[in-house]
Amino acid sequence: MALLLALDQGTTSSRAIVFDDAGSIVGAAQREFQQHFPKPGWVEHDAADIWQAQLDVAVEVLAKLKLKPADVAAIGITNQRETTLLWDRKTGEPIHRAIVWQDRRTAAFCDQLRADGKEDLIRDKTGLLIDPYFSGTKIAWLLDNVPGARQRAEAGELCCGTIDAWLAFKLSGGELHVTDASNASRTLLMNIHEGDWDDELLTLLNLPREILPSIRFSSEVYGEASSKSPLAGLKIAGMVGDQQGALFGQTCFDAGAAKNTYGTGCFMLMNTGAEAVASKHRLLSTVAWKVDGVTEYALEGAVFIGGAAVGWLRDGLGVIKSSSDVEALANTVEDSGGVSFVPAFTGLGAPDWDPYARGAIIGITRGTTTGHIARAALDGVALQVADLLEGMHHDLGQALSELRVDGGASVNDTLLQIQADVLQIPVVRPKVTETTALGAAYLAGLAVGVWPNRDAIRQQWQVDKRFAPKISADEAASRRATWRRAVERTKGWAQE
Ligand SMILES: Nc1ncnc2c1ncn2[C@@H]1O[C@H](COP(=O)(O)OP(=O)(O)O)[C@@H](O)[C@H]1O
Ligand SMILES: O=P(O)(O)OC[C@H](O)CO
Repeated sequence: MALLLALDQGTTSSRAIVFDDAGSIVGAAQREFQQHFPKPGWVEHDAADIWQAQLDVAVEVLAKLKLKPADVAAIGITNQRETTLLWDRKTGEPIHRAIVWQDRRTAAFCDQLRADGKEDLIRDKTGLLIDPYFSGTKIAWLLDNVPGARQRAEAGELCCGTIDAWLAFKLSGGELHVTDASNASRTLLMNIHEGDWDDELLTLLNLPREILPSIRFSSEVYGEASSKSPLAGLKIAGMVGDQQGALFGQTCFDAGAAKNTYGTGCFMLMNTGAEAVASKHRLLSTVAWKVDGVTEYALEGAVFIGGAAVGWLRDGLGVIKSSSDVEALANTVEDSGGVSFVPAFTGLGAPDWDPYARGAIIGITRGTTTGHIARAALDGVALQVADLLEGMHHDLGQALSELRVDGGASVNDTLLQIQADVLQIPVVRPKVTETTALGAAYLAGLAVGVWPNRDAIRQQWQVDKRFAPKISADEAASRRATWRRAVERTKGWAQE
């Protein structure tokens, strides 16, 4: 029996999961790490913390299972996307904390790019919109704001990368400076049709090419863990952005197959095959993966706050002790009692794309309880996802028959029932909800011959539970209309 080690570096925690060749979880370890919010709308991670947490959980899971590195066929890395850092090529020291995907500090720079008429150029080449979400403007901010960074970058002393590149660099003891096509497609710097960094975009953002990693396939042997590492000798054979990883782990291999992941944010991706579909509804066109030299694409809707709304009920409002308590609290009431909760804590992603929107709880009356607010939080997550699916339906000219779901918050049956209700299609949860990690394990396993091809993987996907809509189409439409009224009220709030 072959084993694979997936390193899943998420926004709130680092996980290491060992899978067997049947795609089942053999063991897992997880560690949360600190979030830094230095100013309103800013979000940072300490890259050294991320690396340490990731290494610790990898060592922990192997120890728990009494495995040596030689017992594992390969490592697959999957990661929170867009989050970017710069580090010293020789010492491996980061020059600043990583700027997280949710961070809004480059909103004014994005406004300027838009005012300069760069939207079409960027959309045509990258499949993305102009938004602080993507890495490019974050890198420019680091080069312009960390003393000496630009000179060091131009002298070739610095490496830049998203978290996949950082983990590969650290794991290999500084040997590898690589990223994969799915991660590169989130930077605003890659031409997704040509598969390479784009000089016109680099000039536009004033970024030197030398700092960037080389763009590799999502499934290939890039190198191995350094001889000094506790994982010494383990092959690094898969790299993929976490949302694309989940699409792969859900075995959405054919055009038209889609999934939604409920983690910190919510990300709905639909495989569009060998063609990048240009969205007319403010969705993103992105690389799903590059395997055996072939690039496949996805249409994506990104919602910035999903499970994090529940995290805020726990850490910000203090009305629950752990995220899983939200379900019991939300079930103390029949419905949200007229309350809408728009969790635009870090602006709005698709389809509204407003970095200046901020969260709102609206419709509160004297009868409102914490139960109503918890319920409204779950509604808010599901209603954002409904906005994404509507855009996809319009772009593709056809409706999905069901939606596969996964991620940390997908254990919540109440959330998934609300989701099926507002979507008016069945929502299906697989047995393995750690599909992000599973996708990375699959990609690594394909590279080292654990499976001959995707068909050998396809039949491993199994249903855990199916949620069918329980409300009428009229009621769903009415809930969605109320939701849109609430969303409109949050827009532009933080704009000076
Ligand atoms: N039972 C639950 N109901 C709703 N949300 C939950 C539940 N359990 C966890 N969450 C939320 O899911 C998120 C964690 O999911 P995870 O997939 O680990 O996220 P990430 O990969 O972004 O770190 C957190 O924001 C947490 O608040
Ligand atoms: O950490 P997650 O799982 O919410 O994923 C974050 C996304 O990759 C951001 O684009």
